[in-house]
Amino acid sequence: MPRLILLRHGQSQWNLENRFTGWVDVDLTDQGEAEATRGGELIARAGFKPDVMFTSVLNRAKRTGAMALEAAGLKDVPVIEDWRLNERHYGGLTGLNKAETAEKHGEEQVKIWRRSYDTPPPPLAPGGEFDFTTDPRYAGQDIPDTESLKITLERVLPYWNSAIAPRLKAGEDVLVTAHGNSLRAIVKHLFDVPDDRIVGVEIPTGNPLDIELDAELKPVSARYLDEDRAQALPALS
Ligand SMILES: O=C(O)[C@@H](CO)OP(=O)(O)O
Repeated sequence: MPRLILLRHGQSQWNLENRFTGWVDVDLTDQGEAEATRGGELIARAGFKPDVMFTSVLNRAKRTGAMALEAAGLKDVPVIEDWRLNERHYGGLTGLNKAETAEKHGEEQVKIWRRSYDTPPPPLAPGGEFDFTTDPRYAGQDIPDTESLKITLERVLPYWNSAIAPRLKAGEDVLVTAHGNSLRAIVKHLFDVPDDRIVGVEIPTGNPLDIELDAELKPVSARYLDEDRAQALPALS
């Protein structure tokens, strides 16, 4: 049975500072690095040896994956990067403090921007501090200027279907290191979570989510390897 581990990056500087991050390339904090290493140790203890690791192009995910593989004694695992595993693009909220934004626009509005399935934040104005259109990592790509979770899923899923699912269907084991919302999109797809229920799914930083899949890539079992930092998972259908 193919085995998939989803690993959200360890705590980032802007997780710590409570800022909307999205595509900004902030690094891990010391705690985030420790979470990545511990994630790798738990992966080794669980006997997981991935054939391939997929990661977003953002450093916090790449570094988490590299540190986890190193801690697991799996430094030689091939790594494939793709921007379609990036965090959800936070549009015009990018860089703002979440608490200050709630004071300005109200808790309810911020909750809608953060966790509603299909209401995107306002778009990112071009030419500002966080203009990703000139970043060479996205050259030639039609990149968004804001994303809801739905829009995130619509760019994660084609990548899942074309690049990741075929490896699992071929019987390989796969590690994906990515972000709170790109991983929520994958979880929504795999566990068939209804649009109005995905709001309740939170993925902790640096805690490997170990999923056994059947031949059709339906989850047969799922558990967080660090039980003390686990969050509720959607029911298996
Ligand atoms: O800021 C972000 O990019 C994400 C992940 O840290 O935050 P949220 O919890 O609002 O999805």
